[in-house]
Amino acid sequence: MNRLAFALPMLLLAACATTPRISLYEQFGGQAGVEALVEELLVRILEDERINAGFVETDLVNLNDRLVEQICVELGGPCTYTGRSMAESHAGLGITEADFNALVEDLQDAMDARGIPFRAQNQLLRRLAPMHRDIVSP
Ligand code: HEM
Repeated sequence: MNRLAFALPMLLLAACATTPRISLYEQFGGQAGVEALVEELLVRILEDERINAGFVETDLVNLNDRLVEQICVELGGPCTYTGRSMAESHAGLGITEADFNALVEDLQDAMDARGIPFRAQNQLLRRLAPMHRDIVSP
């Protein structure tokens, strides 16, 4: 009995030590993974005829860099977002509910293409969802 009382916690400890928890940021492949994901996303946005007209005047290098920072932050990665607020950067663009859903679909396709686990995909989407109110025009 005594031996069992000792062995069980040791087994549990060993199990914990050998199954490290992988952070959300790591599930996206860290910095290189986030950069590759944003590239996949921008390619899809620019090919998406539902929304690409809205990006003809956009500085795409800036958009790429700000999205990398922002997604890194939302995934809990070691980054700082240096861009404008979502309200400020989307004000007056007349973005509709359908536009927003189209971009989310492009992001889902991009995450599928990167092989991001489904649960991890949903965690990122959940973190981006509250931005909806600042992005979609009233
Ligand atoms: C969760 C959804 C979205 C996120 C996280 C997001 C994020 C961003 C970020 C980080 C920037 C750069 C801000 C800066 O330059 O300081 C930006 C700019 C921009 N976004 Fe979004 N965005 C989202 C949805 C959308 C949608 C649905 C559209 C239109 C279909 C859109 C169109 C634009 C445009 C055109 C710009 C450039 C604005 C400018 O150059 O002044 N965004 N977005």
